[in-house]
Amino acid sequence: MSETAPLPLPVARSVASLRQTVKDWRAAGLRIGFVPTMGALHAGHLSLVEMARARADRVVVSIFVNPTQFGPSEDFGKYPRQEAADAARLAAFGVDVLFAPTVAEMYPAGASTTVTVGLVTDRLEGEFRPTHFAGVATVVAKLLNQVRPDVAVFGEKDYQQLLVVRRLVRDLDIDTDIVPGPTVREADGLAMSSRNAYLSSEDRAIAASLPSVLNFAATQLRTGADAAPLIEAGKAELLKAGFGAVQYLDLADAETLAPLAKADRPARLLVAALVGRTRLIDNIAV
Ligand SMILES: Nc1ncnc2c1ncn2[C@@H]1O[C@H](COP(=O)(O)OP(=O)(O)OP(=O)(O)O)[C@@H](O)[C@H]1O
Ligand SMILES: CC(C)(CO)[C@@H](O)C(=O)[O-]
Ligand code: BAL
Repeated sequence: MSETAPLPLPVARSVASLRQTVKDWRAAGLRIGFVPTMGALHAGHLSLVEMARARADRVVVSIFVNPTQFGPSEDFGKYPRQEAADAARLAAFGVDVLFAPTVAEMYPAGASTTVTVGLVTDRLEGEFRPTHFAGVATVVAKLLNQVRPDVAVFGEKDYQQLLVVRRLVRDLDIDTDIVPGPTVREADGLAMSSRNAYLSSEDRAIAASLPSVLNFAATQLRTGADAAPLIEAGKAELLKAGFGAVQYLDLADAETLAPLAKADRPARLLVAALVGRTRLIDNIAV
């Protein structure tokens, strides 16, 4: 199918047409589920769609590569865009409407409001992508206002983002249940991600060490081991495997993301590392 062929499911390009559709559903007493994405869909996204479908009568998926969450030297320009293929997969998964606005529709001239979430954004992704979460929080606040879903599903692969969205919804009294979706992985454990498409076959082989290192360290941490030596060993292992840099490998409180010396409460082990020019993130419950 070419990019210009009609898409196999209803597509809303404007906030007004999306709102009309959703308004009709709401008037009919239907429950609405929502899965926001940046497209280049894989089985991880589709698992979120299935979760939304199980919790709602109608499902909206958005595809919007949000410029405001990319830093100036990041990959906004080359981020994969494949709307026709994505639409075919969403139609096959029973999605009721695709919301695919343009940048001008989402950020019309004069738009000047930014949503910033404190505390949980301070470290980890917030340190290495300092403008990222303001972009995410702003666009997620807009999307939730546009769709007004009863339930929205966000992946645990972007664990800090999930916590940011939960905080945003609580702090702004947004009437949507935020449901976490477990990370879907490739056969060798690598977390599915649209950015995996950037990996050469050599980098792809190196990337497989990321989940192995997380799993090994998490197993030790669950026995009460100190985090510091495991983190140093894990970083060394990733560099030995061929990663060019490890931005962080960190044990954090599962709710606040405050650093932990031991997993003496619900905790998360989170990592960001560069293989070639590709930045990968992953995390695991401890
Ligand atoms: N492997 C996965 N399993 C479950 N959910 C996922 C997975 N990968 C992404 N998601 C979730 O899908 C939603 C949309 O994410 P996004 O479109 O950025 O995909 P992505 O594959 O994470 O892309 P990127 O490579 O940009 O990080 C987010 O809630 C994200 O957490
Ligand atoms: C939540 C999101 C769609 C906001 O642009 C994005 O950060 C993503 O795909 O995870
Ligand atoms: N999946 C998170 C979106 C981003 O990296 O910008």
